Order: sequence, then C-alpha cells, then structure tokens
Amino acid sequence: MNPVFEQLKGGLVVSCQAEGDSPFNIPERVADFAEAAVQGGAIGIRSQGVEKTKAIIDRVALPVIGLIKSEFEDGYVRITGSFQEVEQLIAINTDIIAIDGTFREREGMSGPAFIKEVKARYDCVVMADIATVEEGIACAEAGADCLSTTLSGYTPDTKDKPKQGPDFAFLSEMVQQSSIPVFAEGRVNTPEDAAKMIQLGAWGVVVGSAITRPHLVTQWYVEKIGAVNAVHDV
Ligand SMILES: CC(=O)N[C@H](C=O)[C@@H](O)[C@H](O)[C@H](O)COP(=O)(O)O
Repeated sequence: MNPVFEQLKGGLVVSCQAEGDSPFNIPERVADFAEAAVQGGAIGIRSQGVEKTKAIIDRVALPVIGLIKSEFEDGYVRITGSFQEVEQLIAINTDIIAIDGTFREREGMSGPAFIKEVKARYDCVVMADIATVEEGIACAEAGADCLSTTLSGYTPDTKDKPKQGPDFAFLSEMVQQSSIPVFAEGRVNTPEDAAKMIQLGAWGVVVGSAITRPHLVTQWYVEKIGAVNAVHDV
C-alpha cells in the first residue's frame, strides 16, 4: 500500500471545489478553503481543476487528491477521464489522482480498463470514483490504489437512489468486499454522518458541500425555515 494512505487513515479530507458563479471560484479562494481546512484538523484535500489544484498544492502541506471534472455524453458528471487530464495532474505533482471508475466508456474503454492503462503508463496513485460495488471490485482488480463512493446517485444507473443523505449501505458493502482502502464521499453533510462512516469501516471521509459550498449550506437553512413559515401561513 502506498504510504500516503497511512497519512489519510481515519481522517477527514476536505473537498475544496468551487464552480460557476461562486465567489470562491478562483484558485486563491479555494486555496483559502484548504488553509482553513488545515486549521480545522483535516488530513487531506480534494480539488478540481489544474490551476486550483496547483494553488492548493503550493499553499498546504497535506496530501491532495486532484481531479478534472467534465461531462459524459449522457450528461452526467465525469471525473478525470482522459490521458491528457491525467498527465496535467501528474505535471503539477498531484499526490492522488481521482479517476472515474464507472463502466462508462472514455478513450474507447471502461473505467477499470482505463485505470489499468493509466497504472501501466504512469507512476501515480489512483483513487477510483465509483457508483456501484461491481465497479469498485473491477477497479481494484485493475490496479486502483483506493476507492471512493463519490458517484453513488450521480450516474444513469444510480440516479434514482435517495439523495437526502450519504449512501451508508453502499459504503458498508464496498468495505466488506474490498481489500484496498474505501473512502466515504458524497452528501456526508454532518459530523455525525462522518463518524458513522468511520464506524462502518471507511478509511477516511471526504466532505465537500457542507464545508466549502456556503451557498448550498445557506439554501439548506433557508429551505427549512421556509417550510416552517409555509405551515404557519396556512
Ligand atoms: C458528484 C460530484 O460531482 N462530486 C464531486 C466530486 O469531486 C464534488 O462536486 C463533490 O463536492 C464531492 O464529491 C464531495 O461530495 P459532497 O459535496 O456531497 O460532500
């Protein structure tokens, strides 16, 4: 096992991503988030995009999981899915590269086949972002260094899964079936849920929105308050 995983064991990875018209959508601001995450005790950072990932690597001393996001033809999110993107992340010394491990085709191959080729071509540590246990098993066999439950609920096959909270059942089953580290990621929106993931056997927990998307956290509050107001108005 790569030594970086000893550093990440049992800890919190903060995903510092910003997109669209978010006021944080510049490299300096996401690096600010990463610095705040260090102050709070995070043991790793996850980051999207070459410039932003580089800004974070330059700012903090923690291991950084980097990725480049785009879309598949099906309109759903694609995490790092081309050799060019992998090379861009290697060029800035990204510690761990998150790669889409779903069965959908890119570069003429499925996620596991792509990961196998990446591991053959480059000297890099790979996190396979998956949505199902079958994908996780195939990615581990292909040589992925770790798995993350990132994509449960965000692929055509899993889009109908409930999205109110994290997918505890998926994490738990993946941990039981896996001989490589499995990270819990996706809608882990409370400290209690993060602690439960560790109890279920997660190697580490990745949290994004609840820490680094203040507009979403604001919306959660506004909606709850709005629902109460609606009842009182009736
Ligand atoms: C599905 C997708 O695009 N996930 C992305 C992957 O990097 C990010 O947008 C998420 O913020 C990250 O996975 C952490 O999840 P959450 O923000 O729910 O804590």
